[in-house]
Amino acid sequence: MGCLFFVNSKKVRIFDTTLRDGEQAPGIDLTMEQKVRIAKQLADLGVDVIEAGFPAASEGEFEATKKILDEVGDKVEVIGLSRAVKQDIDRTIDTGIASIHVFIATSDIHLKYKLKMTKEQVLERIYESVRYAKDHGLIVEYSPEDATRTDEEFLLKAVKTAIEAGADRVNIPDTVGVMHPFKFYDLISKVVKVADGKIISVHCHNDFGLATANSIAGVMAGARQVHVTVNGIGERAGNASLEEVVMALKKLLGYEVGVKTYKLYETSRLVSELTGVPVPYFKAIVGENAFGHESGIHVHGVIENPLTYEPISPEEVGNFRRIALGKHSGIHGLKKLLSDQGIELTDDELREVLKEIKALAETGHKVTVDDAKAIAIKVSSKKINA
Ligand SMILES: CC(=O)SCCNC(=O)CCNC(=O)[C@H](O)C(C)(C)COP(=O)(O)OP(=O)(O)OC[C@H]1O[C@@H](n2cnc3c(N)ncnc32)[C@H](O)[C@@H]1OP(=O)(O)O
Ligand SMILES: CC(C)C(=O)C(=O)O
Repeated sequence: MGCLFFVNSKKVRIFDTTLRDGEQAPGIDLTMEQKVRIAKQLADLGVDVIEAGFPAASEGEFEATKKILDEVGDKVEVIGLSRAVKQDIDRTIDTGIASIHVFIATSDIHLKYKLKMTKEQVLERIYESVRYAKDHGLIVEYSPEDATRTDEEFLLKAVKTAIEAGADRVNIPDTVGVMHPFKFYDLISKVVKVADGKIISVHCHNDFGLATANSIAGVMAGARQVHVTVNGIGERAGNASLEEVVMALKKLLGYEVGVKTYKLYETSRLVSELTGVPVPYFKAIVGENAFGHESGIHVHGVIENPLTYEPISPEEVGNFRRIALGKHSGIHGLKKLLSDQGIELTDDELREVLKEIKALAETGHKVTVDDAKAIAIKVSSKKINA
């Protein structure tokens, strides 16, 4: 089934940073083997770019980047993050990688308290670093860290400087997640205007729960690449979630993305298992309850036509429909569940079974299909013995 609404469909690149920004989250330290397993899954999923890590950070990061490059570099663009310092760029080049993601902050607060650099010095550093990487034959993506808290005029200067230096793409990070969709749309529109046709990317954090919405707004404003992580893992409240961004772009806005969406659920589970970070029950697209139904009116609708209460099919993302029994159940759902177990009851018997199920659920008991079967057999045999 195609897009739910028609909009101009254009290709949007999916830049996965699960193995870099995702792994930066406190408590997530993946082994090389684990990183390679996830990288293979991401390549199989069909993302356009895998940010493998930060090669200058440690020996392990360096080796893991190299290993990922060996394993999937022929299928997908593998990129490494680097500060705008020669030693980091050299270390990244030493991995044999073809793409580098160079970043340096542009906001007043980062210049004053972290970098202790002037705006002029930062502009110089942007030019030097991007130029140096380009002179070594790399594809270069530049990020003005903390872009969304940067003085707009200076941000546009930084973007233009990177492009003058030869940057192939410019990524606009909402580093501490302070954007809302309308404001981000306006900002990205201005950046696209000065980008001289280069791809503009967006990298959104979820501090106010707006990372996915802001990412979509960025694409609507002209960005054609989105940084995402599986399950939305990442610094603090995380990043824009790959599964949410991909499905929203495809199904709500009609953009083309190369991701095999039916592999989203399995990818989510793999990352959850290896990082040890559980997927929230109510998580959009890949949560256990994303296609779960109990209330009678919903179950009845879903039985007749799943589109009554499911905007997309679970199969489209590799997830599963779950019909549960409880205090909110209705007769249509109960009839279907029992019929699937080979038990056919009259409406009166079904009503009696349903009444007992609701009473059982009211005690706090999680009602199972086996409970329903036992009650149904009791009710039907009572009638037979009557
Ligand atoms: C928004 C983000 O996610 S940014 C990416 C964050 N990721 C990481 O930090 C990856 C893991 N980091 C590391 O392993 C280490 O921080 C390293 C190897 C990068 C640097 O380690 P250290 O030398 O111990 O420095 P430390 O991390 O304490 O401080 C960062 C230094 O880099 C400088 N710096 C930070 N960002 C940048 C940048 N983009 N370009 C240039 N210099 C930078 C800081 O000003 C500070 O410089 P100083 O040492 O001269 O004061
Ligand atoms: C390095 C950049 C892109 C980043 O992770 C951020 O600013 O959030």
